[in-house]
Amino acid sequence: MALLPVEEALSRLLDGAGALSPERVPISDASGRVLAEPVKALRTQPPFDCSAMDGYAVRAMDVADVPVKLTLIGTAAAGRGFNGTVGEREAVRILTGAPLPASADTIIIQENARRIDDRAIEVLETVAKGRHIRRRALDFAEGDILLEAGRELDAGALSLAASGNHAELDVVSRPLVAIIATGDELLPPGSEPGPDQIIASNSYGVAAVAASVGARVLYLGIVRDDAAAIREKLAVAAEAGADVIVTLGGASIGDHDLVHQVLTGDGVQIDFWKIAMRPGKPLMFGRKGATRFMGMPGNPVASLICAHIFLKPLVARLGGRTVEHDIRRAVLGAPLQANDLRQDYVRARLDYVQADLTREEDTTLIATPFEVQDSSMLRTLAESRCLIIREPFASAAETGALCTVLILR
Ligand SMILES: Nc1nc2c(c(=O)[nH]1)N[C@H]1C(S)=C(S)[C@@H](COP(=O)(O)OP(=O)(O)OC[C@H]3O[C@@H](n4cnc5c(N)ncnc54)[C@H](O)[C@@H]3O)O[C@H]1N2
Ligand code: MOO
Repeated sequence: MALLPVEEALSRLLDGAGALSPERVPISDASGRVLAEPVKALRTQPPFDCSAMDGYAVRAMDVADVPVKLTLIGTAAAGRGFNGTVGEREAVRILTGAPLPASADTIIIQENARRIDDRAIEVLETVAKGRHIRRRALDFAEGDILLEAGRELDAGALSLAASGNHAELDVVSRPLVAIIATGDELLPPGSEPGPDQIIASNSYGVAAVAASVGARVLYLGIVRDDAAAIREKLAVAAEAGADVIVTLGGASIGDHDLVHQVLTGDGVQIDFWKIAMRPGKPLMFGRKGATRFMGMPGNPVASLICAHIFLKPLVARLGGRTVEHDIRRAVLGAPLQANDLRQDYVRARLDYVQADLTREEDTTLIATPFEVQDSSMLRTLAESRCLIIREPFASAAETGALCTVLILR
């Protein structure tokens, strides 16, 4: 049976996936969120010419020849300006951020003046006119576009939005990803497994991949291999408003692999099932209304690689983000056999070798595949720093041959 190529599966899965509706949140809750609308400055910053240093506000013409004695006529502090005007041979004590008093045009930093007493200073060093003054609107002016829609609110963006006087921001809603593990053999971590039981591990890694691109995760635990029980959990996920419902296991063709049957019975339009990928062949994708369903294989490594390759870009799109995998060229640290019809994602170590220590651009990546690639082995996945991507029918490759890697960490 012909299997759907990975690229085509991905493009079908992402088809029509755009940013979810916006919501307004307090700026204190907006860290890491994605702007749904541009942010415009509601004010000008700085709103007035002000001092960039602690010192004295003067007229440049009065300090052209130094030393010179000036009369101290008052103080300007941040939040409390000086109302008078600076006249001939006069100075105002000024602190960083304070508005520049009328007629003053230059700041003498206090290190370059000597305080004679409360009423006078002696300026010791002359300075160019306009020195140490921050002009009105140096940072931005009211009405300026400060941030574009689609910008992730990182530290700089958040402080800028706050400075622009926004207490709330319109951000893209975070996609809700519901995760349902299926299998009679599964118990949650921390249980005492019976002789035929194992611990359900996949939900946590899949959730971590989704959360890394901004998803909210709804853990819906474990359901038995029972159509009614699976149907019930899917209904809980839909009721909660999940944008993406992920099932784990039961995706293959065994007698207990019920997910396809339940989804189609529930009116989910299956877009594809089974793709040319290893691990991850039984991946299933469907839609019902705006809800997307991913039936992931139960093998732990298969589910996590499906999450990286498919769930991550989908969640990113729904959350208004663009995510590019970190794909690089590397050389093989061990040989690989010829590939079959499935695109292979081979777990590998990654070493950075810099032949000439003075030339960082000469760094070579060496990707060494783990010898055993069974898709149940989480330990090698956790130890992997990259996945070597092998095209379908790639011929055997020797140590030292070029390869393509997807960086995991
Ligand atoms: N005759 C065939 N058999 C299988 C095929 C096939 O094409 N023909 N495909 C194989 C491939 S590839 C995979 S991957 C698996 C996936 O099958 P399922 O999605 O139906 O997964 P299960 O049978 O439910 O489980 C597989 C394996 O993974 C363990 N598992 C399941 N869920 C979890 C979980 N949440 N946490 C940890 N481990 C989990 C489960 O105990 C099984 O050992 O099918 C092959 N078979
Ligand atoms: O997806 Mo399965 O893990 O290829 O073995």
